[in-house]
Amino acid sequence: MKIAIASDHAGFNLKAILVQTLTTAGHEVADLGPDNPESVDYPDYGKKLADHIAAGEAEKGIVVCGSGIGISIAVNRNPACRCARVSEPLSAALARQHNDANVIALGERLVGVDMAKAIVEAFLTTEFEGGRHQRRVDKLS
Ligand SMILES: O=C(CO)[C@H](O)[C@H](O)[C@H](O)COP(=O)(O)O
Repeated sequence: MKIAIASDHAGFNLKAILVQTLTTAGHEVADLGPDNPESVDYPDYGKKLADHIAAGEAEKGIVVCGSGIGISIAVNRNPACRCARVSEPLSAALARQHNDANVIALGERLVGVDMAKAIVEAFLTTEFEGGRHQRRVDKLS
């Protein structure tokens, strides 16, 4: 699967770990930065990832900041994106099943590495259920 990933400085370390995990698992990963842990602003990288998704260059996206909050707000300003900030796998699965989320946001300062990997696995392997949920997702746009 084509997956885009981006972070701010506070999500840089978790981003690097997830890039390696996803690449090893055979995914085509576009790392949209940053490429070093110097302080940056999450709206810039949230927008960069959202633009990438909107252009159809990746099917799914993952963003990471300190809490996951700021960067999720930034991504959701693009109508092509439905970004869910999640901190455990059940929410990630529900975000797919009910909301057809195409991006998840993680907080490196709040979620451990093993939990983050489990969240990403749930996000990538759970299908949208459609049906009544499609009507509701359609109303979002
Ligand atoms: O946007 C955030 C909070 O909603 C992110 O957690 C940022 O990563 C955080 O605000 C960065 O804080 P810092 O003190 O500049 O490292």
